[in-house]
Amino acid sequence: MQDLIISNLSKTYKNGVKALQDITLQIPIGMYGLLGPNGAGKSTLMRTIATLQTPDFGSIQLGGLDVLAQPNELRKVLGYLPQQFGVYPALSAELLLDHLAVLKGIINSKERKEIIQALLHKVNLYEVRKQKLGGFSGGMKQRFGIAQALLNNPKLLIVDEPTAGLDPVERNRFYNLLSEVGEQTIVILSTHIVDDVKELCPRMAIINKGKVLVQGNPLQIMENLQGRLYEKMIHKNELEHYKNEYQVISDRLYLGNQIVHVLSDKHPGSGFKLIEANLEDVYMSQIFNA
Ligand SMILES: Nc1ncnc2c1ncn2[C@@H]1O[C@H](COP(=O)(O)OP(=O)(O)OP(=O)(O)O)[C@@H](O)[C@H]1O
Repeated sequence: MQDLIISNLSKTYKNGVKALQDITLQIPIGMYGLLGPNGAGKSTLMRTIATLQTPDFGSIQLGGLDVLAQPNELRKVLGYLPQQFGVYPALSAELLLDHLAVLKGIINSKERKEIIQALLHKVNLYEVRKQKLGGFSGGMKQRFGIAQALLNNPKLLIVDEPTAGLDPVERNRFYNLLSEVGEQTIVILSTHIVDDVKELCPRMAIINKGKVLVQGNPLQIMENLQGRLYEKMIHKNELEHYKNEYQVISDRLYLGNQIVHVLSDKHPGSGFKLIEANLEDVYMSQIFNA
């Protein structure tokens, strides 16, 4: 299967917000992390790829498919889990999957049953398949969301901030499931949780204000900051001064003091120690410089 190729995608909403500004990305099979702060344009990009809205300019290709010109063809090979995914609370998981499968065109009942049983096992909901969705936990609902997105065995799976509100155990379980899907499928995962991308995605992009700030392999991207990142513990009253004097890319409270990370080509002075950059630093430095 070929990559998803997004070229020069732009979108300005009627209120003048430039949600996408000349976005160009190449996304291969596997997990692809789309990182960005609130309002960066992640959902707009995902909805555009999912053919739920149209851009002003640009193109999207999936293999030989011109996605914008052939939205119905794309939908046949697309799985989508939107940020807000509602379920019918009175229906059981099995029954709702059955309805959704019919809507997706799986009309042969034997085939439908087989697909649904296999998916319920895959997302670990087989034991609770007869229970009403209204009683499901957040994590169970999200796993149900993935099951419905996989009904048509998609080539492209889009999941928009899927782990909001999940506890660490459920988040882990959910990501294991996504990684498994990512072995054969293009999986685009949007999130603002930097660690999720670092651990799961061999490729990623950081976007902000509708623009791609950086893209590539997380380890290689982190490499670019090595030898230029320094840390110092300061008194919290000193923060303003350090922000004026140095390129402070992040600051956090630590036991009543403040720890700052500073980007500098040469040693910034006493008390600073050189540290290894992590993806959070990359993210903060990109957002800082944007
Ligand atoms: N239908 C719309 N009409 C006007 N402006 C919009 C619309 N949808 C989104 N926007 C604006 O476009 C920008 C990008 O929004 P988008 O929802 O794509 O960002 P996001 O990265 O998904 O954010 P979040 O992480 O908060 O979900 C924001 O400034 C948002 O307010």
